[in-house]
Amino acid sequence: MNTIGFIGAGNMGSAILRGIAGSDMKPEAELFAYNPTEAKVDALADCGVQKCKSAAEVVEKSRYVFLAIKPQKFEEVLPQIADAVTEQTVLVSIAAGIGAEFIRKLTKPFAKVVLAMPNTPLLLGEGATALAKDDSVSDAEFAVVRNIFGSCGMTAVIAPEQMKEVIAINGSSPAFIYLFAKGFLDYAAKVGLPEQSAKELFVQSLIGSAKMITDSGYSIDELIRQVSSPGGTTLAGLDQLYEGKMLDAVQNACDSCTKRAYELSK
Ligand SMILES: NC(=O)C1=CN([C@@H]2O[C@H](COP(=O)(O)OP(=O)(O)OC[C@H]3O[C@@H](n4cnc5c(N)ncnc54)[C@H](O)[C@@H]3O)[C@@H](O)[C@H]2O)C=CC1
Ligand SMILES: O=C(O)[C@@H]1CCC=N1
Repeated sequence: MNTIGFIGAGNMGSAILRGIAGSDMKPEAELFAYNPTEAKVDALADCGVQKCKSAAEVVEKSRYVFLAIKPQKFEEVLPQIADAVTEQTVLVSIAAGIGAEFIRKLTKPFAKVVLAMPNTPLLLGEGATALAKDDSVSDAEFAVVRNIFGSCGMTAVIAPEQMKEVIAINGSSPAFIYLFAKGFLDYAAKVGLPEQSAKELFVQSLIGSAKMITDSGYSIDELIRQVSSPGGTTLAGLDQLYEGKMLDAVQNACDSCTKRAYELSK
């Protein structure tokens, strides 16, 4: 039985807990959580999450401890758990910008740390989580953490020094994609298309396009070419996107995302 605890049960902590609870990992896991707003943990009772009275209690009861709090809270919370961290504890940080050395500095010099960058689709078992293995954790411990995220989506292992750059790609990108989707649905509303049908048609286009990228074997440039009939509608639309510098806007969004991660970095 793996004991898995959460310090913070907000958007992401709850999403991972619900992901674990809905996966085949649940029978082998005992789940704990602490959040100062107790109602957030109470709302997870249906997932079998046991409520703790403090962050330190989560660490005392759990081998794998997820730090699912805002980066700005680490300086306040880590000293509160330091005494409870043992050679067995594996601290899993999902916070943007936070590094392993900083966590050790505020807990124990020997603390085992895994850095992870998940995303909210994990709630539906469709997550994408980047993980970095720190030398402090064994292969077996890292495999357990990877398995937890893997129970609710795909995972990829990257170098610890790339954990800030990856945020734009999977951590924040869902918001960018939702905004893109909003543009289409706003257009559908403007021209009077039925809301539900437009939503279903666009969302399936999003899913289908994603599958074409992963499964068709064609490059993205070739996939764009396949849709773009000479003198047709797509090229007319693409002209506008190029003129509006959509690719530059995306690069700028990713750059700003990374820059912010460095600002939050500790
Ligand atoms: N929301 C997202 O899509 C993603 C978020 N993250 C990371 O996850 C972390 C949490 O983000 P969200 O869940 O979005 O924020 P959130 O604000 O929804 O959740 C944070 C939770 O921590 C709780 N909290 C505050 N002080 C606490 C304390 N002393 N002890 C325990 N809990 C405390 C808050 O009440 C709140 O429920 C952040 O570090 C963020 O960088 C990472 C990937 C994606
Ligand atoms: O916005 C944030 O800072 C967090 C990290 C990635 C997604 N949400």
